[in-house]
Amino acid sequence: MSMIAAFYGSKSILITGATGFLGKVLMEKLFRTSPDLKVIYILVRPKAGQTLQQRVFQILNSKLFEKVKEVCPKVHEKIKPIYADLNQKDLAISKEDMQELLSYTNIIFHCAATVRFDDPLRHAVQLNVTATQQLLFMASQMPKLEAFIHISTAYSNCNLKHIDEVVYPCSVEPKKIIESMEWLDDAIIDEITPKLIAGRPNTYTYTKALGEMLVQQEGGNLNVAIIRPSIVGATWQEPFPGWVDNLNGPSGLIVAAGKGFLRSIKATPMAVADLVPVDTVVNLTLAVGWYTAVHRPKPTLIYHCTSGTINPCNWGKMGLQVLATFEKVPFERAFRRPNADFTTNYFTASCWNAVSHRAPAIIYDFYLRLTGRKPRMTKLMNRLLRTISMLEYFINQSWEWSTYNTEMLMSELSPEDQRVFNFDVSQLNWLEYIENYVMGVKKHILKEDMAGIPEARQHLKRLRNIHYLFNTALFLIIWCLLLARSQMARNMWFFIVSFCYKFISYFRASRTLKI
Ligand SMILES: CCCCCCCCCCCCCCCCCC(=O)SCCNC(=O)CCNC(=O)[C@H](O)C(C)(C)COP(=O)(O)OP(=O)(O)OC[C@H]1O[C@@H](n2cnc3c(N)ncnc32)[C@H](O)[C@@H]1OP(=O)(O)O
Ligand SMILES: NC(=O)C1=CN([C@@H]2O[C@H](COP(=O)(O)OP(=O)(O)OC[C@H]3O[C@@H](n4cnc5c(N)ncnc54)[C@H](OP(=O)(O)O)[C@@H]3O)[C@@H](O)[C@H]2O)C=CC1
Repeated sequence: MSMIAAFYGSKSILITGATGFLGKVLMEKLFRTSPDLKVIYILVRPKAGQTLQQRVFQILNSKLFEKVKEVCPKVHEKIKPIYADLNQKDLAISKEDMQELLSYTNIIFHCAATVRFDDPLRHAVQLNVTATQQLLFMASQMPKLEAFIHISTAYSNCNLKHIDEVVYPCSVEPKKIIESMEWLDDAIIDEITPKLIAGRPNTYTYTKALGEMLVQQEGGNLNVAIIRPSIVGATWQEPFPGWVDNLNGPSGLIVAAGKGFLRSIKATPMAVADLVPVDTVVNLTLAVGWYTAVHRPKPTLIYHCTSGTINPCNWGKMGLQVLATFEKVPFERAFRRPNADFTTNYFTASCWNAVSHRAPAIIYDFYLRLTGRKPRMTKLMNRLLRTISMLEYFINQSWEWSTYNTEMLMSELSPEDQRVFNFDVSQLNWLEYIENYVMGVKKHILKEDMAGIPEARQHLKRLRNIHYLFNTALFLIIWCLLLARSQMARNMWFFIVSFCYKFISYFRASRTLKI
C-alpha cells in the first residue's frame, strides 16, 4: 500500500490554480490514487462566460479525467469550487466560504500564478506576491493545516548560473514592493521595472523570486515547502502519455513549427533543454506534501524538479526529434513544410526571419488580397516572432540546479511510493517522450484526428511542389533581370550555353561513331 496515497485518503485539500495545466494533473492524480479523500476545494474565477460549475464540469468531462471517473465515480461531489479572484483584496472569497476553508483545510497546494512573461509589474506582483501573502495569512488561521506547498519556478533565480535549493534574497524586500504598488503610478512602475528585475528577463521570474522570499519570511510557523519545476511539458506516463492542453513553453513552438510558420529560430543547439513532464512535477509535489506534513522539516525545504543535471537533453536533439515526428504524424493544413534551422548568430537569425518568416507572410497576404480576402498572415507572424523573442533567453543558455533535497526525498519513499509517485527523470527516454509530446499537441491542442494523416501528407507534397515551382520561377526571373542588365551575366550565359552545345555535339558524335 502506498503511504502517500493513504496519507491523502482522509484529507481536505485546497488547490489554487486547479484550472491550469499543472493544477488539473494534480487534481487528477489525487483523485486517482486517493479516491477516498474528503474534499478538494479549488479557488476558481468565472472565465470566458463560464460559471465555476461549468468550468469544473468541463474539466471533469475531459479525456484527462476518464480514468478518475472509473476509480472515483463520485468525483463530482468531492470537488468544491470556491469563488475567488487572486487579483482582488482578500482574494474575493465570501465569508461563509472562508469560514469553511479555515475550519477544514489540511493541505494547501498553491499553483496559481500569472505565467505571462510580459505582464506589467503591478499585475505580476498582485498575482505572484500579494495573493501568495494573502494565502499565507489564511493558512496561518487554519488550525488543521498540515502543509503549505508553494509552486515556484526553477527560473526564479535565472540571473545565476548555478542554483542551489535555497531562497536567494532580492535587493528589495517583497513587503516593500507590495506597499509601493499601492501608491506608485503605472508610468513610474514601468520606469523602475528594468532596475528592479535586473539580471532577469521578465517580471514573471522576478515576482516568482519575490514570492519565494515571502513564503520563507511569512510561512515561519507553518509547514512550508517550495517546489521549483523547470519547463513543464506534456505528461510522460500518467494518466496517459502526451497530454497537454495549453501553448505555454515548448507546446506553442511545436504548433508553430508543425504548421510551418516557424522555420528557423535563434537557439543554441547544445544548450540544455531543461524540460520536466507535468506528471513528474505532480508526483514530486504530492510526495513533498506528504513529507512536509509528516516529517515537518525545518528550515523550509526547496525542491528542484529539473532534468538537466540528471538526464540532459539539448535543444538540438529536441528539435531534430520534433521534426522526425512531423514526418510520421504531420499536422493538417500546414502553411509551409516543417523545418527548423537553429542559429546562434543574431545577424543570421535576422536574415532567416526576413526570408523564412516575413517574406512568405507578405507574399501570402498579397495572394489573399488578390483573391479578395482579408490579409492576416503578417500580423500572425509578427506575434509569433514577438513570442519567440521572449523565449530566446531560455533557449540560448544552460543552468545547473542542485537536486539534493529531491534526491533525499526519493530515498525516504517506500519502493511502492517510488513506483506510484515516480519523479526520477533518469528513466525518461527523451526520443519517446518528445514523440508522444508532439502527438499529444496534435491530438489535444489542435484536436486533429489521426485519420487525417494521409490527407496531411498529400498537402505537404503539394506544398513541396509549390516550393520547387516557386524557387524555379524566382531563379528564372532573377536570371532574366541579370541578363538584361549585366554584361558579365550575358558572358556567363553565353559560356554556359556554348559549353552545353559542345558537350551535346560531342556526345552525339561519340554515339554515331560507336554505331
Ligand atoms: C522544431 C522546433 C522545435 C521546438 C523547439 C522548442 C523550443 C521551446 C522553447 C521553450 C522555452 C520556454 C521557456 C520557459 C521557461 C520558464 C518556465 C516557467 O517557469 S513559466 C511557464 C511558461 N510560461 C510561458 O511559456 C508563457 C509564455 N507566453 C507568454 O508570456 C505570452 O503568451 C506572450 C507574451 C508570449 C504572448 O502574449 P500575447 O501576444 O498577448 O498573446 P497571447 O498570450 O494572448 O497569445 C497570442 C497567441 O499566441 C499563442 N501563444 C501563446 N504562447 C505561445 C507560445 N509559447 N508559442 C506559440 N504561440 C503561443 C496563443 O495561444 C494565442 O493564439 P490565438 O489565441 O491568438 O490563436
Ligand atoms: N508551465 C510551466 O512551464 C511552469 C509553471 N510553473 C509554475 O507552475 C504553476 C502552475 O503553472 P501552469 O499550470 O503552467 O499555469 P497556467 O497558466 O496553466 O495556470 C495558472 C492558474 O492560475 C490561475 N489564476 C491566474 N490568475 C488568477 C486569478 N486572478 N484568480 C484566480 N486564479 C487565477 C488560473 O486560473 P484561470 O484558469 O481562471 O486563468 C490557472 O488555474 C505556476 O505557479 C507557475 O509559475 C513553474 C515552472 C514552469
